[in-house]
Amino acid sequence: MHSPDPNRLPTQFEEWQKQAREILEDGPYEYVAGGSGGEDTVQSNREAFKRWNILPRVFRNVEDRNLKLGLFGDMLPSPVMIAPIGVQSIIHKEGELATARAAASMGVPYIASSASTYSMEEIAEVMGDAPKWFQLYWSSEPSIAKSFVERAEHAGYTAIVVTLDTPMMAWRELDLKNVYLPFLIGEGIGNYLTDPAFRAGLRVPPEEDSMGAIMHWTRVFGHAGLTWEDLAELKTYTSLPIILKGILHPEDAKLALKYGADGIIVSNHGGRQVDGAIAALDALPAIVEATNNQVPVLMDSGIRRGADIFKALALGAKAVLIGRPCMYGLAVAGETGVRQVMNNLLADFDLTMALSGCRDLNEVNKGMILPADR
Ligand SMILES: Cc1cc2nc3c(=O)[nH]c(=O)nc-3n(C[C@H](O)[C@H](O)[C@H](O)COP(=O)(O)O)c2cc1C
Ligand SMILES: O=C(O)C(=O)c1ccccc1
Repeated sequence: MHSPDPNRLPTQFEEWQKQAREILEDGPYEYVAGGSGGEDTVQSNREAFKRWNILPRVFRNVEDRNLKLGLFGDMLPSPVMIAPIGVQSIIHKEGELATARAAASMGVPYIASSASTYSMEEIAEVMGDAPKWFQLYWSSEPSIAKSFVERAEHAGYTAIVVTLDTPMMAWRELDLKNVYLPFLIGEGIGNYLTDPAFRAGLRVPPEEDSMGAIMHWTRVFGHAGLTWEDLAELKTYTSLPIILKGILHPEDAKLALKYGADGIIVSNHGGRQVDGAIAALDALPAIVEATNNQVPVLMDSGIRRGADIFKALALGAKAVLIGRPCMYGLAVAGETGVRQVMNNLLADFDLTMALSGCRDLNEVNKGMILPADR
């Protein structure tokens, strides 16, 4: 049993990843770390940050800094949250419960995935009143989509994040090589096995035929037939804010406004869906412009350090989501690891703010950065 000394946990992102690599088998590690195709977009996500430089200001009294952000009715300690990530039981036996506890202990919002191993109710329970959103994989079976949204609202989630870039899994060569797909071994389907609408579609209960349930899941998980018009239907299920995740094209950002989305997450799914897709940071400015401050624009994909958060905010993101770094923390030290990864990142961001002369998030604007290749 791996029992890390909390005083000796890594500080560097690269070291977390290296230790996670040592702890996890190839299948789970490469599932988490990998991208689609030749992983060009995984790489672009990082390179995009390096193409911007910060222009720090000095002599500005940065003794007291305020990183708080009001978003969809919650007051958040910082503009940072934990991205929805499914099947966390392949990384650590406590899976989403450990990540959610770490988030709750810091007041950092946790976005629970539809594809969680633990059910949304179990996750909500360990979080108490802490801020939590639910990420919807909109099922091709409408009764399941409706049931998920209603369950989420009932369990105390305060926003619905609808992920639009994954109606099906992309071509992921590492998973194909490893013949490793977590849900085919029954991981990541906790929300489905506990769902009355899902169970109603089975001939026999999952407790009697787990393979039958898994096969049914593969049929109902995604919905490639969805269009913008379907958003109206979703809005009848709930009064919670609806945030669309996986927007990269500015025309889609305009459609999101037209069809009544309450927020947008600019994301390429961490380079796991369209290989060759634009880096999320590169897509951000045009989307911020297209939405013209009408709804909050968030972003994820490739954020690893405090300076990355600063650059995303300077380019117009209201907040950012952290994906894989939390999963490396989870692999290395469970709940403690996730908390340590997030604490490091937030400390690094706070220092970047101070040393750049910014006391408040609204001081982080386009004037604070310049393209590196000027
Ligand atoms: C292992 C793994 C599982 C994921 N599962 C989901 C998911 O269930 N729902 C979702 O919307 N996004 C999912 N994502 C995408 C993340 O929410 C996020 O967009 C991405 O990880 C951000 O990039 P980063 O890992 O570079 O920070 C997943 C990402 C990873 C690495
Ligand atoms: O692996 C992913 O990126 C993802 O989004 C997902 C989708 C379905 C089940 C688990 C994870």
